[in-house]
Amino acid sequence: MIPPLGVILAGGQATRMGGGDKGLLRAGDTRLIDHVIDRLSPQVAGLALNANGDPDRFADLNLPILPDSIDGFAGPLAGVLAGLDWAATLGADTIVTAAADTPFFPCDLVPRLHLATEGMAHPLALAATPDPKRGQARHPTFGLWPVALREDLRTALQDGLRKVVLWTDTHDGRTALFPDEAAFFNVNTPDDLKRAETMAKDIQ
Ligand SMILES: Nc1nc2c(ncn2[C@@H]2O[C@H](COP(=O)(O)OP(=O)(O)OP(=O)(O)O)[C@@H](O)[C@H]2O)c(=O)[nH]1
Repeated sequence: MIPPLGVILAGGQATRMGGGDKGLLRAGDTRLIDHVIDRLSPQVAGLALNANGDPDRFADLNLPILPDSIDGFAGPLAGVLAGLDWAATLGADTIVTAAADTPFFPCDLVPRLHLATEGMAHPLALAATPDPKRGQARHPTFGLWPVALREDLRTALQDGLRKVVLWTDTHDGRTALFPDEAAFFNVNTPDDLKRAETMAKDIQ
C-alpha cells in the first residue's frame, strides 16, 4: 500500500461552539487538533490542514494551510477538494481526511479504508460505525479520496452539491466499518468538549 497524504478538515464555522476554531480548544492538556495530528501523521505520507481565514493562527503546527477555493462555506466537501488540489501538486493519487474536531478516531483508519477500496480504479470510501437505527452510520469527514475525481468534485460543488454521501454514492464509494460505535465522537458543543476532556484522561 502506498500511504496517502493526510488532510485535516478545519474549515467550518463552529457555530454551535460560538465560533472560532474547535481544533484549537483543549481536551485535557492537549488541543483537539494535536490529538488528530498524533493519530493521523503515522498513517500518512504527509499532512496538511484545510482552514479558512488567517492562516497565522495555525503557524505553530508547521503544516501547509489549504483554504477552500469554493465561495462561501460549502461544507466539508470543499475541504476535500482543497486537499485533492494540494495532493495533485505533489503527484499523489489519494488523500485521507480527518476532522479537526474528532480527537480519538481509530489508529487503523488508513489501512481499513484501503482494505475497503480493494480493486477500485479510483479508491473512494467513507468510515462507518454500527448504528442501532440505520444499521450503519457513515462519517463524511473520514474518507479515502482519489485525486482522479477532483474535477468531477469541483463541478459538483460549483453546481451546488453539498451532501458528502450523495457525491460518494454517485461514484460507488464504499464504506469501511469500525466496530466501536463511539470511535468518531466529535466535538460540536461546550458539553462535547467536557466529554472529550474526560475521554482524554481515560486514554492516558
Ligand atoms: N472546508 C470546509 N470545511 C467545513 C465547512 N463546514 C464544515 N466543515 C468541516 O466539516 C467538519 C464537520 O463540520 P460541522 O460540525 O458540520 O460544522 P462546523 O462548522 O465544524 O460546526 P457547526 O457550525 O457548529 O455545524 C469539520 O471538520 C468542519 O471543519 C466548510 O464550509 N468548508
